Amino acid sequence: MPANATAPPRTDLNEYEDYARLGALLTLQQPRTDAPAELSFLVVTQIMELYFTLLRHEWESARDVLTRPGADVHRAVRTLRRAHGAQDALLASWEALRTLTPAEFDEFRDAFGVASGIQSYQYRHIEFLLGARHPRALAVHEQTPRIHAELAAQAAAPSLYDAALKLLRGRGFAVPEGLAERDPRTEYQGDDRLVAVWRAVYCDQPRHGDLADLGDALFDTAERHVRWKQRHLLSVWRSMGDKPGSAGTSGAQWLERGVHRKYFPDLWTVRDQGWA
Ligand code: HEM
Ligand SMILES: N[C@@H](CC(=O)c1ccccc1NC=O)C(=O)O
Repeated sequence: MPANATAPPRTDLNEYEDYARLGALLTLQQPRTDAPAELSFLVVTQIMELYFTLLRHEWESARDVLTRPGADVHRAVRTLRRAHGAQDALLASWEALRTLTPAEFDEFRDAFGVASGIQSYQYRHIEFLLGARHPRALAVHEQTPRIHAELAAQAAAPSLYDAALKLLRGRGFAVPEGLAERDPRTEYQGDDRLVAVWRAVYCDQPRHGDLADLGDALFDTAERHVRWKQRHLLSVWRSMGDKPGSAGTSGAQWLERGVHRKYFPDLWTVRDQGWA
């Protein structure tokens, strides 16, 4: 330090702690029991919620980029690819729960009562961005009007795929206006005309390479999400077998119905026949 410099003022906070807001963050890991495995369950839940925050941010940003006139498709694809890294890390987070036995889980399961991941509004928002719009998703939040209202607004906003439909129409593909301007509150079920559009994109990649990249990035996003759901189901089978869930569902059997879902259905259907 130069002789004439004054020493920095003494403070309780170092710069790293300040930037990462550790003062707030590290007060939040408070298990409700003394069960040794509860901290891992709580921390993994919090970590996953943080990744949900990140995915919401990236996917909303990709969607908004795609919706702008003269969309920078490359930028949206880069954003989706960055989010793939977050999805991979989110998936790997299940590893920290891989040894949780039913006996260990039972030691703290009563402590959270009817709390359940089904109430995760960030997860629901993510599903909305992926195009899932099941009315039951909102019904879970009827007792909590603040959450219900926020989710209802998100359920009325376009999904990533809605943005892609608009983009494809803007680029001159035969996307019917009724699809490009559809009401986002209803679930898009897939449409043969869009399957034909994606086939045209994939068949002429020298001309439509950016759109083919977008199709691949969206497919990879969907596939990673399905893998998260599959790992969740395996964790449920491992840690609680086929007992009913804390939210009152049948548990693993209820979750099993959702793990085969094909988000962005046209991108899966176009694979039935493939392309040259
Ligand atoms: C071993 C650990 C876990 C078990 C045994 C478990 C169990 C369950 C069960 C049985 C359900 C069905 C709903 C119910 O009746 O409660 C459920 C739903 C759900 N869980 Fe978990 N869970 C575990 C960990 C996690 C973690 C770490 C997360 C991440 C935040 C999570 C997020 C969710 C979500 C989002 C749902 C709703 C899924 C949907 O609506 O399709 N779960 N969980
Ligand atoms: N549905 C789980 C519990 C559960 O998922 C949960 C409960 C409280 C806090 C976090 C949870 N898990 C994932 O979010 C169960 O039936 O035990």
